[in-house]
Amino acid sequence: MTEARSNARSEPAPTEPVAFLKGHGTENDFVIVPDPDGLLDLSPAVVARLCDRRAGIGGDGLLRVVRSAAHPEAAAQAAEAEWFMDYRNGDGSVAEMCGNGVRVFARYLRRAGLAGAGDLAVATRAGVRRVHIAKDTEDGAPGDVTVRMGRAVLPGGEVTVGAAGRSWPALHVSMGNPHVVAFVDDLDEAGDLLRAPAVTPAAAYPTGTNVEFVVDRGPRHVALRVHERGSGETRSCGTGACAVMVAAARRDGLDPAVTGRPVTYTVDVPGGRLVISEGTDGEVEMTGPAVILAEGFIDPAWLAG
Ligand SMILES: N[C@@H](CCC[C@H](N)C(=O)O)C(=O)O
Repeated sequence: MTEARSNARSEPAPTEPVAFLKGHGTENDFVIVPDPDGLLDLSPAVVARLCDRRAGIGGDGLLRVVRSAAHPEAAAQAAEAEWFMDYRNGDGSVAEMCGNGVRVFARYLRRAGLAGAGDLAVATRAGVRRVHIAKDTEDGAPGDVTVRMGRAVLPGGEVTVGAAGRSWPALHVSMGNPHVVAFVDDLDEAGDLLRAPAVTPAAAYPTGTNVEFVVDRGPRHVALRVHERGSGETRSCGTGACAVMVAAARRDGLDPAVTGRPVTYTVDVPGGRLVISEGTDGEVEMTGPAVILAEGFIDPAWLAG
């Protein structure tokens, strides 16, 4: 797993309540912590406590909202993107990118008045991601969010995934963070996914990997289950769904760079549906919902505890 880091500066523990929000994208859920000036010391242990579903707020991960200029890992992106998504997994570890998270992050920026009308840019550890928020629907539901997710990288090589006493050949796909995609006959074959599937060769994933199990649902329509590095099985993974879309397209003999035609797949996840396209330039675009459902304050004594 990516080495866990907290904010580089050591700040005194807050004495005032700390604002948070709760959101999700296709039921991949996040604690959102606005920290514009990067003053909070969100150590891995604190993040894990906040994401704890019994003793904390609960979430698959945490999105800290920091001004890019205020964060050493994002300062170089500040000219392009004012805000940095400091994403952490539920166990407190750092990851390069979170596809569902970036949609929720953009929804937060717009809702908080931190981003104006029109498309916006979000800095991430995997680079700047451009986001379009569709207008609310006629019945007042928030419009879907589309993210330009960058290009998938398929390094090749033989990979095997093992779970529940079975094993499958798999494909390594990087979406800025690592994914291993295995096509199976039935999603139940992966078992309870209470533990991370075994991936061989393990040495190819020194910081761990996310693993997706995939079945076909129809033409250009697949469904997945995912075991996320640092979070366990989740109801959705945006980068994972993009990795799956590209793996399915290659398996189906579709490569927009070769055919000259973009390709679109519907990707069902346990928590909903994502629509994902790959363009002739290799850019992967993901569209899906982003919901903010609650906000409140964290007791500073609990945070310090
Ligand atoms: N759920 C996210 C991915 C979060 C990071 C992942 N667990 C990792 O460690 O790479 C998504 O929606 O992409």
